[in-house]
Formats: sequence, C-alpha cells, structure tokens
Amino acid sequence: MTALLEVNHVSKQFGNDSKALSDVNFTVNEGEFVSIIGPSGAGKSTLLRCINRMIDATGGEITFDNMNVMNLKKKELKMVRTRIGMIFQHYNLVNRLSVIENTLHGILGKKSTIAGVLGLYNQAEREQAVRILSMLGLGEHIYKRADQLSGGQKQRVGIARALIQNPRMLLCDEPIASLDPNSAKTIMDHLRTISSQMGITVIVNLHQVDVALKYSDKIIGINQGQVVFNGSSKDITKEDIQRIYGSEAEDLIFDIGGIHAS
Ligand SMILES: Nc1ncnc2c1ncn2[C@@H]1O[C@H](COP(=O)(O)OP(=O)(O)OP(=O)(O)O)[C@@H](O)[C@H]1O
Repeated sequence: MTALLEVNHVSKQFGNDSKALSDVNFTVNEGEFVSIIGPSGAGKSTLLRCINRMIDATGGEITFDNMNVMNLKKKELKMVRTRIGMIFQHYNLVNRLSVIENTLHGILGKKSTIAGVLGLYNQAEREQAVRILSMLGLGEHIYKRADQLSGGQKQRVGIARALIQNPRMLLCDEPIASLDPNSAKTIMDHLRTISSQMGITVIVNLHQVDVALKYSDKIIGINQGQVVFNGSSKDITKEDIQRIYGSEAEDLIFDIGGIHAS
C-alpha cells in the first residue's frame, strides 16, 4: 500500500496555552478509511485543520502526496487544497443558492477569480455535478435551494461539493454530529463507498466510537493532543478505549465484540 499522508512529530500550540497537539505521528494509505476518535478537546479538529493548513502546525512535518504541506507557498497550497476535500459538521453551504450551485462551488479553487465570481461553469462541469448528485441520491433536488433540504441532504451536498474537486483525500470534521441516526448511516455508507469503490482516502473525526469501529480500516485515538492508539479497528480493545477516553470511557455505550463480529 502506498502512503498518501504522513504526519511526523506534529505539534500545535495556541498562544501560551498547553499544546493542543504533541508529537503526533501516523501514516494514512491510499484509499484507506481512517477515523480519529477522542474526548472533547483532545485535538481532533486541530489535527484535521493542520493537515490542509487551515491553521499552521507549530512543529513537525506533514507530507501529502509526497509534498511537504507545511512549506507550500500560496499558489502550491491552493493546488494541493484542490486535492483535499473538506466536509464540515454544519455543512457550510450557501443557503440561498441551489444544490447544483453549491456543488459547483467545489471547483472554485480551480477557476480564475473572474469565472468564479460570475459563477461561470461549463456544460461538462454541470453534467459532472448532476452525476455526483445523482450518485448521492439527490437527483430530484438539484435545483432546490440549499435551505429547503434536511440535514442529511445538506451533508450529501457537502460531499458532492468535495467530490467535484476530484480529490485524492476527504477530511471530514464530525460529519454526522448534527444528524439523526438514519441520516448519519446514509452519510457514513456514502463515505465508505467513496473510500472502497472510488479509492479516495477518507479521514473522519467522530464522537461515536461504535460508528468509527464499524466503518474504519484504521483508528487513530487521541487524548490530550497525543496519539494513544494507532491501529486496525479490528484490534482495538476496551483497554485501548479506556486509554483514549480516560474517565469518559465508562459512559460510552458500546459492545466491541458485537461490532467486531458484525
Ligand atoms: N483557535 C484556538 N485558539 C485557542 N485554543 C484553541 C483553538 N482551537 C482549539 N483550541 C484548543 O485546542 C484544544 C483542542 O481543540 P480541538 O477543537 O482540536 O478538540 P476536538 O478534539 O476537536 O474537540 P471536540 O470533539 O469538542 O470538537 C482544546 O483545548 C481547544 O480549547
């Protein structure tokens, strides 16, 4: 398997606060589905944001597709970001725009400023948007305004907007945290398909341990900014969960044996 992302000795400190990330190391392979789990404030979002340079890590090295992301200048960074799709908990759609227009926003990074401002998309781009939206079960909603959709539908538009970039990797920051269980399952099923059938690497921050274990090839467990578990979801034990969640572990309702068997 080829490594697509390598995170080496990465740290992040906000001002004089204690470190949000401390000597974080892991590798993610091409097409792998990875969940990052850990208690609130562990550093999950900070880690995802460092990977696509929404924020700058304080130290260490992040290599994506053989490029050192932390050294990239503005133009190179813009190019790399077209290969890394981002999915947000609150979808980040433009409510007054249609589903297809929101989807097409995913290719703004590849367009000239003028074309982007004027919303100039060619026929091939529009057809591609329709294909992706149909694949995600939104074929009937293409011309609806985004604010007329349910949460689960909005998140599928968020996925469509990321997919139209033709990314190598998706970073998903708590993509199901605002959704009911049925919509959450639909989103996780789509993300799994995107990884296993389209070969796109998927990294997901999750609060739900059971969901992480069910869908992921690999789990990265973080506690207080440090990686305390890095391995196959099949190998994780209750002791590992305790190390990741500390005293919160007792409150987590899960049956590792049952999940591993399913
Ligand atoms: N912009 C910021 N300025 C200062 N401190 C920050 C900032 N962003 C995050 N932090 C701190 O960094 C630490 C990690 O936060 P982060 O949001 O990455 O955790 P998380 O694991 O994603 O939490 P949650 O599951 O609650 O979203 C926390 O102590 C948080 O207060």
